[in-house]
Amino acid sequence: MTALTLESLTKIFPNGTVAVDGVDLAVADGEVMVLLGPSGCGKSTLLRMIAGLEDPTEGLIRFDDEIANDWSPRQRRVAMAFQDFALYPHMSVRGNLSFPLKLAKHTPDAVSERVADLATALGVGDTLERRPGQLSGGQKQRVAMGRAIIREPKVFLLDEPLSNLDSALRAGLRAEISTLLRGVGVTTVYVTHDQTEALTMADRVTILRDGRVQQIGAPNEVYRTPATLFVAGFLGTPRMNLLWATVYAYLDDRVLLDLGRQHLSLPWSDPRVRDLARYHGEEIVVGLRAEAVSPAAPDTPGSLRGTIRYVEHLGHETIAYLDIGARAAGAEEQAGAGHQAPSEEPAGKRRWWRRRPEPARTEQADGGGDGGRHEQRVADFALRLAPYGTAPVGQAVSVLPDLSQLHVFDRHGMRIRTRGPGASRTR
Ligand SMILES: Nc1ncnc2c1ncn2[C@@H]1O[C@H](COP(=O)(O)OP(=O)(O)OP(=O)(O)O)[C@@H](O)[C@H]1O
Repeated sequence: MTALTLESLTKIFPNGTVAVDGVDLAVADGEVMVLLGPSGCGKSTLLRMIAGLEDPTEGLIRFDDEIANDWSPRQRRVAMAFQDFALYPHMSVRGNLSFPLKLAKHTPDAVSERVADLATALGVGDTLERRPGQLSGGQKQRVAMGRAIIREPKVFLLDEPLSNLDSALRAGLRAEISTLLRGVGVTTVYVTHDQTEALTMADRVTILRDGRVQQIGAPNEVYRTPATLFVAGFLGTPRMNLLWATVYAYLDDRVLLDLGRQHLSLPWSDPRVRDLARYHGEEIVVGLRAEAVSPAAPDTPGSLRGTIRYVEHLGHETIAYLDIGARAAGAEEQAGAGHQAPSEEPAGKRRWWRRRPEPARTEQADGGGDGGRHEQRVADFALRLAPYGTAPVGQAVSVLPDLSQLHVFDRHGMRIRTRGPGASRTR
């Protein structure tokens, strides 16, 4: 068992790309840590530095208490599995699984016992005599992971191991790998850009953006209390409704969050208003997930009115997107417009954010001529409806937000710490 610690780990490539930027991370013994983030955020580079395949520009890598920066990949005793299966095609499954143990000069009895145990755990016990060409994609990936893990590495590194599989196989394997990792108890760092994979498999998730850590936490913590606007928009489907609002504090009465045509109102008795009142006259971003809003009768107190712009039927539910006259926030955050946005990304991996059926409309906003905003994207406000509910485009609807589930971020995209409902525990 090994704990892994990264201290101020940085990688600057010779061409000047800052791929990893001062990452501090502690992975406990036996913990499954998932690195999650959009394409180009530095996940693979971080993993390769842990493996010893890439030298850090700065910072320390510790295995337990020992500094491992100068250790060779072999000395680190890490095992890696990638998205391509990389099995020996001329060897049977048994041969593939046995190979690392034979190299390590284990006795034949020990080899066959370990191979049989692991093959059963991986659900490939009945394929031991087959060649890789006679296996399904899922079976190949299980064998590839088995071959990586069979020598009981100190640290197990997985780089998008499921991304080449179709979605049904991925879902099945997710659960199996998760069980396997916990069964063997090896400290694991798992890279993915798939949030479902991250949230279902991780003990903790590290969310990266532009080489920097945005948040580290248990899956429910990062989902319920996103530390930044980026994390809020990155996690969850449909994406969290993120809207610009101007704060108006009316002493001893309420705080009003002005969305443009409508507003949200928090009474003075709400413990959050003291923290929000400090932003009087300023713009902040408010966030409401689709599960925090429900359809309401017209003119219900506290409700927002909107018209349906478009509808997505997803089978188990229908998502209606409303125009409530508010301005969308966070889109530029999600597009990765940071200090070092990558210029090129691999085809097919780039657009992890939701595609819109038509270009978002823009409208003139206040502040023209004085350095203020000129054009702002109109927010598509997501609302969950019953499966195949009738929701004609253009129909007027009212929605009631559950303000106990309101998220608030400052202009710089950092969560505003508030007391009371939704109280944050940020970095
Ligand atoms: N050898 C290299 N030389 C220069 N830049 C590199 C090199 N390898 C990676 N990069 C850049 O470093 C950044 C991080 O790349 P990395 O592969 O770690 O990202 P990632 O999060 O794993 O992306 P993906 O999910 O697409 O695999 C990117 O901007 C990438 O273009």
